[in-house]
Amino acid sequence: LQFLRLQWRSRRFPPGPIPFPIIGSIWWINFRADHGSLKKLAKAYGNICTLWLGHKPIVVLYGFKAVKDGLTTNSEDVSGRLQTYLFNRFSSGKGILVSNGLIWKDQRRFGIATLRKLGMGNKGMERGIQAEARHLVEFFRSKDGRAVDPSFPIVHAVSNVICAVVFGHRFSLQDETFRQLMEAYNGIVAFGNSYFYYIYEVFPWPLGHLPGPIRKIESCCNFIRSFIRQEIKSHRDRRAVDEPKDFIDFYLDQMEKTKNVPNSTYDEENMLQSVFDLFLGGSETTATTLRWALLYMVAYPDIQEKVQKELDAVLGSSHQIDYEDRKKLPYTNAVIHEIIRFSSIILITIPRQAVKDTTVLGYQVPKGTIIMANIDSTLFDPEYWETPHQFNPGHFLDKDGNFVIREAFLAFSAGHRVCLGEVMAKMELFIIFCSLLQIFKFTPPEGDKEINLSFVFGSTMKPHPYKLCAVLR
Ligand code: HEM
Repeated sequence: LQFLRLQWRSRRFPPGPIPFPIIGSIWWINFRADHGSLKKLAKAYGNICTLWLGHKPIVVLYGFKAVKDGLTTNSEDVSGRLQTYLFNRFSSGKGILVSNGLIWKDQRRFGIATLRKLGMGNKGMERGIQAEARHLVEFFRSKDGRAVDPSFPIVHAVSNVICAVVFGHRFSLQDETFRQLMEAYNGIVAFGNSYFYYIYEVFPWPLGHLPGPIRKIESCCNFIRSFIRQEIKSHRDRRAVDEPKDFIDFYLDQMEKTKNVPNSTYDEENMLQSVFDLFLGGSETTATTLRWALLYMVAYPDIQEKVQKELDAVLGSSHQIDYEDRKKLPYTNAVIHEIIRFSSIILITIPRQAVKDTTVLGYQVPKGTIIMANIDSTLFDPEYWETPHQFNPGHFLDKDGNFVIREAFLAFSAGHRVCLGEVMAKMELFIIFCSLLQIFKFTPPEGDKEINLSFVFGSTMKPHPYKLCAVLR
C-alpha cells in the first residue's frame, strides 16, 4: 500500500526513477550526488527530474537553463533551506547559511551591510587582502625556489582575511588554535555531500543516536563554537572603549540597538552562527580556488606567461595590486574567471527547499520539496561555452580582447540565496593571484612529468595534494 501511495504521489512531480518505501529512489544515484550520477540522471529523465530521499521529494535541476529558471523565476519561493534532523542538529536554524524565514532575512541583510561597512568591494578590505598577499609572497620567497606544497599557506592567507573581518585579528602560520580551527572546518566540509550525509538523511533517528561520523561533526562544531564564544566575550570586555572594528563589534551594537524591538532576531546565538557561517562560506571555497589557480599556472605555462606579460606591461613589477587594476587587465581577469569556472569547486548548491507551493519550470511543486541545483552543469553546459572541457580564458574575452562576463557563469549560484561573498572572493582571488604572479614563476618540481588535474570529491572539489616551485622572476 505504501508503495502504491508513493507511486501515486510521485506522478505529480517531474519524472524520475521509481521510488520505494523507506529508501525512496536515492539508490538510483548510489546514495551520493556526484558528477557522473547527476549526468546519468539528466540523460535518463531530462534537465528537471525527481529523486526521493526516503519519502522526501528532491527536484534536481541540470544545465544552465533549468538551473537559472528554477532558481530565479520564483526566486523567493525556492529560497528555503532544509529543516531536516541533521540541519537542525548542527545549526538549530540560526545564522545565515541554513536558516529560514525572518532569521535568514535579517541575518543575511545585516551580514551583507556589515561586510560592506568593513570594506567589501572597497579599500577597507583591500588593505587586509594586500597584507595577506605580502605574507604569502614572503612564504614563497623563503623557500628559495624549492618544491613546496602551497595548500596550508594559501588556506592560512585566505582564512586570515575573513578572521580580520569577523574577529578583528589574524593568526600566525604556526598558531595551534588556527590549525585546530581549520581541522574542525575540514571535518564539517568533508561530511557534506558524502555517502554518510545521505544515509543519515534517510535514517536520521537510529543513526543520529549511534557513535560515528555524526559525533565527530558535533565535536568539530563544538570546538568552533567555543572558540567563537571566547572571541565574543573578549569583544564584550573591551567594547566600551573602542569604535566598532569588526563583525562581532557591529553585531554587539546591533543587539544593543534592537534589544527593545519585539521579535528581534539579533541575539547571541544568531551572532555566533553567523560568524560560524561567514567563516565556513568564506574560507575553504576561496582557498580551494586559489590552490587550483596555482596548479593551472603550472599546468599551462603559456597562459601564466601571458598573464605576466600583461601585468608587466600595464603595472610593472613593483606596483601594489588594487582590485581596481582588474579593469586594466582584461586577460588576467579572464584567466581568474576561467579558473573559477574550470575548477568548478561546487557541484550543487547547498540544498534549497520550497517555502510554499510554487511552480518550477512549469511543474507544480508543493511546499517542502527539496531543490537541488547542479551548479557544475551550468559551468560546463556545451550550449553556452565554446570549449567547455578546455581551460580557455577566451571564454571571458570578446573579439577585441575586452573582458566579458558570461550569463552561464553561475559559480556563485543565482536567486535570493546567491553567495553573499562573491565580491569578497573575487577581490581575494584577484589581489593574491596577481601579487604572486608579479613576483614568481610557478613551475613543477624537477622530474615531475605529469600534472594531476583531477579532483578529490567532496563538498568542494579540491586538487590532489601537489608541490610546486616558486622561482623569482
Ligand atoms: C570562490 C569562492 C566562493 C564560491 C565558489 C562560493 C559559492 C557559493 C555557493 C554556490 C553558494 C550557495 C548558494 C545557493 O544556495 O544557491 C554560496 C553561499 C554562501 N556563501 Fe559563498 N562562495 C564563495 C566565497 C564566499 C565568501 C568569500 C564568503 C564570505 C563572505 C561566502 C559566504 C557565503 C554564505 C554566507 C552563503 C550562504 C548564503 C545564504 O544562504 O543566504 N562565500 N556560496
